[in-house]
Amino acid sequence: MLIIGIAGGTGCGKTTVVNQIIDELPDGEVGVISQDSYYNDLSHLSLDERRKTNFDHPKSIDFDLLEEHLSILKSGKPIQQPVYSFLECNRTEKTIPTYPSQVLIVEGILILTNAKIRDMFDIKIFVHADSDERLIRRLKRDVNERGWNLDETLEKYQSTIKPMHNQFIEPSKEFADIIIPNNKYNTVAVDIVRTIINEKLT
Ligand SMILES: Nc1ncnc2c1ncn2[C@@H]1O[C@H](COP(=O)(O)OP(=O)(O)O)[C@@H](O)[C@H]1O
Ligand SMILES: O=c1ccn([C@@H]2O[C@H](COP(=O)(O)O)[C@@H](O)[C@H]2O)c(=O)[nH]1
Repeated sequence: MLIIGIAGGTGCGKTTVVNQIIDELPDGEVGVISQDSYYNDLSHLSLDERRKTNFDHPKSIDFDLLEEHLSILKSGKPIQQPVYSFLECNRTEKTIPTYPSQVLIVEGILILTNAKIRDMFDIKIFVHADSDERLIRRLKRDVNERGWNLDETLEKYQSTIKPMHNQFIEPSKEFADIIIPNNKYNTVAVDIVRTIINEKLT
C-alpha cells in the first residue's frame, strides 16, 4: 500500500486537491482518510463548550486511533472510519467502512506534526496558499456551511487558528517531499501526483 499524506493550513485546498487527484482515477482504487474524522470524542462536553474547543492544536486529534487504523489498513483489513459533524463539533455515532486499497491518501492540517503518523507516509505533500487567501476561503466556508457568523470566525482566526498555524502547521512544511502552490488551481501539480499514483496502480 502506498500512503500519501497531504497537509496544509485550513482553506489551502487539501480536500479540493484530493478530489481533483481521485476524480480521474479508477473507482475504489484510492482510499481517502480525513484527519477530521479523528478529532477527539467530545461527547462529555456541551455544544457550547465544544464550540470553544481549540481544534487547531495537535492534542485535539486522536492520533493513536489514526495510527491504529492506518496499521490495520496496511495489514489488509478494513476499518470503521468515524464520521465527524462540523455542526455538532463532535464525532457522530456513525462510521464508514473503509477498505484497504493500493493507494491511500490521508489529509489534514496536522498530519505532518505527528512523527509516528509522518513515518507511515511514503510521500508527504504540503499544499500552500497565502494566509489571506486561506482566511477568505475559510470565512466563506464557516459562514455558509459550518454554522458560524462573520465575527465568530474572525475572532477564532485571530485567537486560535492563526497562532496554531504558525506554531504547528507551517513548521511541519519542512517534512514535506513536495510543496504544491495553490493560490490558484494547480492542475500541473495535480497531474504529477496522479501520475505517481497511476504508476503504483499499473
Ligand atoms: N486553488 C483554489 N482557488 C480558489 N479557491 C479554492 C482553491 N482551492 C480550493 N478552493 C476553495 O476554497 C475552499 C476551501 O477548500 P478546501 O479544499 O476545502 O480546503 P481545505 O481542505 O484545505 O480546508 C473551498 O470552497 C474550495 O472550493
Ligand atoms: O468542529 C470543528 C472542528 C474543526 N474545525 C476547523 O476545521 C479546520 C480543519 O479543517 P480544514 O478542512 O482543513 O479547514 C481547523 O482549522 C478547525 O478550526 C471546525 O471549524 N469545527
